[in-house]
Amino acid sequence: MAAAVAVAHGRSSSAPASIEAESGILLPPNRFYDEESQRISNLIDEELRKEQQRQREARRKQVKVMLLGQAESGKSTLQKQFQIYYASQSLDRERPSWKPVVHFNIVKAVKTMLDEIDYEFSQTDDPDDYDDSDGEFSAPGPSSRANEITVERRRPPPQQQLRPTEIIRPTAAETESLALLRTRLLPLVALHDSLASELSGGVSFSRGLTGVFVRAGWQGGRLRGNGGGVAIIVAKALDSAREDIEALWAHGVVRQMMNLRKLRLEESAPFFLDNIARISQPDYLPNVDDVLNVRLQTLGVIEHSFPINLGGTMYDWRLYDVGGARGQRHAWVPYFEDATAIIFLAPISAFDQYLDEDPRTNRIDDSLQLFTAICSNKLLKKAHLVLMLNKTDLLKAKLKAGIRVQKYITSYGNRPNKYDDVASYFRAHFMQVHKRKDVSNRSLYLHFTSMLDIKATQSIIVNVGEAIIRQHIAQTGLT
Ligand SMILES: Nc1nc2c(ncn2[C@@H]2O[C@H](COP(=O)(O)OP(=O)(O)OP(=O)(O)O)[C@@H](O)[C@H]2O)c(=O)[nH]1
Ligand SMILES: [Mg+2]
Repeated sequence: MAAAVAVAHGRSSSAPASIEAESGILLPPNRFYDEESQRISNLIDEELRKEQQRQREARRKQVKVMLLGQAESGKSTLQKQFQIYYASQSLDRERPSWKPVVHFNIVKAVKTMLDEIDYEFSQTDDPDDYDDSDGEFSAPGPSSRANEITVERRRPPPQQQLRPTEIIRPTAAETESLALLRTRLLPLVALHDSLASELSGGVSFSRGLTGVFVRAGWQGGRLRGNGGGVAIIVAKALDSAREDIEALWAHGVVRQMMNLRKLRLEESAPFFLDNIARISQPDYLPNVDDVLNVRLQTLGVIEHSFPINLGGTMYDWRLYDVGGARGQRHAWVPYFEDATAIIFLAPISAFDQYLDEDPRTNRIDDSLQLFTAICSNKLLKKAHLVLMLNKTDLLKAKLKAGIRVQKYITSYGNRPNKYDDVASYFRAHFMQVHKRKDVSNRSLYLHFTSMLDIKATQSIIVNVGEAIIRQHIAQTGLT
């Protein structure tokens, strides 16, 4: 008891003049107490030293990897691929939470189809009716920056945009069947906003954020199972609407609009609509492909942790998945100084797309600007740099469908509109940015990826993971 009092009064080697016992009486200095207090003091110092050592070791075994890139570049999809490889059980446990999110993806697709059909047939065929003053192609003239890519920003004149044969003229029967489908699907579509709000946990929407977005830990929240009240109503509504959704998706007018690229659905919408019969079943549980295809915007920075074993040593692998929209990027900076590695994702299929948050900026152009900022950021100078040119499957599909790169990226010129040429062209531009702007002459590890392809992505993940850990070992001297 007395020793405890002595320790509490300081671990000094000089003997106290007197020691106050718990009872409040004063005891004379005692040699036994001095030695005992010194011994305990030494033990505590030793423990502190060991604890500090343990913390240092843990920090050295901690590998912090940031996933960066614009919105929809595939960061969260890559995070899910890491989870499939290193923590498949946790993804399995989360599957029920994804059900209302998959359902939301379908409700949104149905709403978009009906809205765009409305828009399409409320337009006249008169070219003068096109508004050139606003919208995604509106800023006239090309842009040219460090990345030296030139993008087409002007909306093509309507007569070039739509050849006469491309004007859709539905038959009376088609118009009638569409009107009927619309009436029958309205109750489902009416649930869109309340489901979005329920899934987003009541967070209000801000510029650049549309649809549903999530913060850290949402899978463990109240959406576990069938979700909240609205999610249950939506599941029932989907079950009843299955045939109408199938009919709408297969409708001649929708097919024509898809072929003519007049229907701007989210990229994963066709996958979910093709699978509506399975997904609308009452006992539906999302599978791994469903989870990978889901579109859910990330808000802020979400940390995911997996233990990774390399050569018998366990590493604490921390992935930071960030929101990529412009309004979200300021939140990345506090994580930079500690980052072991950056995996930068650039969707190279996006040459014909523009930012949701700034419809004047071509997505490839934005990716190149963002990559320039990352390469030249001094806070990141020690971070290992990996570049993933993603969505190669979609790039192939667009080129196969005859979409010309030159129409959107004027500097592409007359090069062949073939996958190998286009992929090399974009790779050269990203490598050029790295060569010119990198703060510390780092190596750049570059991969072409198609993030929905589990087999191909898993082998890349293993390579990238090992390369990052090995470089970390080299830097920290850890063995
Ligand atoms: N076809 C195809 N789709 C992909 C690929 N990578 C991602 N996607 C899809 O693209 C959509 C957007 O992917 P996310 O991973 O949510 O994008 P993100 O970068 O996390 O976006 P934010 O969270 O908004 O910053 C999802 O529907 C994915 O399924 C790919 O390589 N090919
Ligand atoms: Mg995300």
